[in-house]
Amino acid sequence: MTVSRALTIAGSDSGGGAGIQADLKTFQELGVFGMTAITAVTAQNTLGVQGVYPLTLEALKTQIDSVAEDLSPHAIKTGMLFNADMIRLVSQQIVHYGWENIIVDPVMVAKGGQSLLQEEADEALITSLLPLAKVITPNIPEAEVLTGMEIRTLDHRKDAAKRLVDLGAKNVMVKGGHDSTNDVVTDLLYDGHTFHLFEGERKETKHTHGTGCTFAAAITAEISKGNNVLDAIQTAKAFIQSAIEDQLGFGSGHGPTNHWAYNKRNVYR
Ligand SMILES: Nc1ncnc2c1ncn2[C@@H]1O[C@H](COP(=O)(O)OP(=O)(O)O)[C@@H](O)[C@H]1O
Ligand SMILES: Cc1ncc(COP(=O)(O)OP(=O)(O)O)c(N)n1
Repeated sequence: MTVSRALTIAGSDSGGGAGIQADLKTFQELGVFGMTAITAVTAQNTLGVQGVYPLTLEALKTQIDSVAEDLSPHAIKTGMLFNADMIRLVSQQIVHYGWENIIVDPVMVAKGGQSLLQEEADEALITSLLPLAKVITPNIPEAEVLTGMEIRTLDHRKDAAKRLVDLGAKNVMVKGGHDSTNDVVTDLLYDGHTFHLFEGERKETKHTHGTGCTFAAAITAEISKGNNVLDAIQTAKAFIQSAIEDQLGFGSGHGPTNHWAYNKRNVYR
């Protein structure tokens, strides 16, 4: 039996709701062995980010080498990459190891508004990492930064997705959580030929810390099992929908999503 294995290259969220913590919880719930290469340690809670402490490039490279040389991940997710040097290093490592199942969650700003990516790093994301992505999962603000476009309608999202494919991404998922204009949340996937819509009922809640991380981690887990992109996203959509709907409901700010919900685990006393 092959144990599906996924590597997340991302930041640590002390609050447990986003970053590698969300990724590992999601991998585990989907039956995938999760491994990590940490880019930065952050002090966070549901109220925001209180501190960001990047690791050295050597520390990041050595973590990736350690996993690559013994544990052979089937899929790799990138999350918070902090600066251009880290983005270029991760891109070089992906090419060096010949990895193709790359899911890029272009983390730029935390839900509370704190920056998680240094400004000059956008260019490195576009030129170095985006062309290596099997799937990239920007939210609407991230897609605006990556394309330089204003995104207010679904047609704008389609144009942005096409632009990102032109820049080299194989599949582009422009998520719809930030479009609060109606009671259905629509995510748009463009595979270079066809647009696919993934809809879910909008849950009126503030407890959405780590939704993007969790969604991208679920896609990564499913692709690590050998599933195609469309099937992986179908499962990931169901995973994040249940994680938001069956909310845990703690923390004074943006609380974490419920990573147990998809498997309908009763975790309450
Ligand atoms: N209030 C909500 N109700 C239901 N689904 C949501 C809600 N907010 C976000 N989602 C879903 O969570 C995922 C993350 O979306 P989004 O919030 O746009 O990205 P990010 O978390 O990176 O800002 C998407 O699948 C989106 O449809
Ligand atoms: C370490 C770390 N990585 C990513 C995030 C982003 O999480 P969040 O602020 O909830 O935004 P989305 O995941 O919903 O895009 C973070 N806060 N910390």
